[in-house]
Amino acid sequence: MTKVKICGLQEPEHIQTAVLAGADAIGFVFAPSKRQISIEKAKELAKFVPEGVLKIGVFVDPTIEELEQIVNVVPLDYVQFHGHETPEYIETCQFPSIKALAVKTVSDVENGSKYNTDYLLFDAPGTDFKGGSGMSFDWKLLQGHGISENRLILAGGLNPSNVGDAINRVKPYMVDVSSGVEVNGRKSNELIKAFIQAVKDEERS
Ligand SMILES: O=C(O)c1ccccc1N[C@@H]1O[C@H](COP(=O)(O)O)[C@@H](O)[C@H]1O
Repeated sequence: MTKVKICGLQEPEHIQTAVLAGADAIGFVFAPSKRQISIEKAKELAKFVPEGVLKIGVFVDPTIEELEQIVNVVPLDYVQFHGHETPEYIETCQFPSIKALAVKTVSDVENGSKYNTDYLLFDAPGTDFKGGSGMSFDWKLLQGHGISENRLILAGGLNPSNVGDAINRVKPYMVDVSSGVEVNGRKSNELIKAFIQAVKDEERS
């Protein structure tokens, strides 16, 4: 089944809802964002994430020292990069990683081949911040560019109504959502459940 990451969680109840509904990964945002949390807060929230559910930290251009501290203290399973991190930087960081690429054109997708990373995440270009904008991009740009489906994470403007179609067209390894499971800027238990159910429904169809 397509894996699901629910990102930008800030409250224990939303983590519990996501875990009970079957989320495979929980995202904590350390990048500048309206969803940004401190290392102390992430450490507290991490206690609500059971073994077997991945904890993924979202960053924009962190120093290696910052990264090491956060990964070890929270602790995190993966680091997700949304900034200008170079292929060399990602090789140096030595943590399991996800490189996010903002897709405007085919060359943004092709750029992915430069990175020695565990997963490539394709997202819409951010607006105020480097991600989490709730905007989508043209999924057709992902077709025919040789990205292995088992390395591809799809993000950007996903929600319970469009995620089934997205899975059907792109066949990603994982889908990642933040804005699409929020109401008035706060995570919604109902939307988190609806999103995960929509992924399961698509698998059965
Ligand atoms: O969620 C954020 O606030 C965020 C901030 C900075 C960089 C990345 C961020 N989140 C990631 O953005 C995408 C798309 O989110 P959305 O569903 O369109 O809101 C996703 O990969 C989040 O992990």
